[in-house]
Amino acid sequence: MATPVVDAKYLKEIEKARRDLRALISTKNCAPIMLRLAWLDAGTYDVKTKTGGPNGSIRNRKDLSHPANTGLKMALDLCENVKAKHKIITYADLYQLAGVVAVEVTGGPSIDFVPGRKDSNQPPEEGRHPDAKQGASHLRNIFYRMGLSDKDIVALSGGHTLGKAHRERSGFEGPWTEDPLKFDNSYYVELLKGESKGLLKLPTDKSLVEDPDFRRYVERYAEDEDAFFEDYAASHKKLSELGFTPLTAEKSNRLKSMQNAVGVLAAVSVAIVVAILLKGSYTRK
Ligand code: HEM
Repeated sequence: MATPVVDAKYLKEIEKARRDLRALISTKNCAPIMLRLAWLDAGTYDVKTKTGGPNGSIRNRKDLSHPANTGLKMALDLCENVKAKHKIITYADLYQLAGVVAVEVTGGPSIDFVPGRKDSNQPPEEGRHPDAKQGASHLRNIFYRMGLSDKDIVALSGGHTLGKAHRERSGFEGPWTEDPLKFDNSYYVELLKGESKGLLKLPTDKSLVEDPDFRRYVERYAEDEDAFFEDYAASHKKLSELGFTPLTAEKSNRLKSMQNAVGVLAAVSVAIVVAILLKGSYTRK
């Protein structure tokens, strides 16, 4: 599918969609599932083959039915309401914008958002999705494949400060923190406390305190929320831009002129063909 042309009109639509998403996410209390949607659309990237990544392909039925994505249909449907009002915005941009807004409206850091992602309908290869039943080496396999680091793994896992697991979706149950609609550093505080009644720790979460290289970040973020917010915002931006090179205004304008030129060329070709056909029909009379 075509790369969107990020001109003044597109940017204006992004700002309008951002406002709509803020209102939607606050009224429906759906920040957690919007963040999960943004993560799972982006988290299929493979840095070697430069495939997958934040490209909207999660809306493809095959990818959506992957066990790691169970429950996300609800988030896609909510985004569809926003898409209907801002048709020129790609799904890929919309899902990532929803993730950024989800963090912001729940009290988390502001994350820089650059639009221009291209949509794809191609589901990712099997084996790209995360499995919560595994440990540190699985986390590294998944995140290193995307070109991300240990610091990114621990900072991004802080996304579990929001929301909860649902038995019918993942087999796990419960929130990670006491206030699952507030984005803060309590996920790390709870990790260091160990088991707490009513709170969840997935095997992948537990591995963050068991692995010494991960643990030093957990300790830093539990102690210093500002440090967490700073690293989280940087890692989230990286995740949301995997495989995506933002177009400069100049390149975007050139692309727009090219697309316009192709449109004009197509119209001229049709006109020529029609003229030839008409001429043929007159000369035969
Ligand atoms: C390999 C790493 C990860 C694994 C294995 C994992 C696994 C899971 C699982 C099993 C659930 C529960 C789903 C349900 O039952 O509803 C969940 C929920 C969630 N995940 Fe993750 N996750 C990972 C990384 C991340 C990252 C990087 C983010 C965001 C940056 C994130 C954000 C969320 C959120 C916000 C929820 C709550 C959704 C809700 O309340 O509906 N996860 N995750």
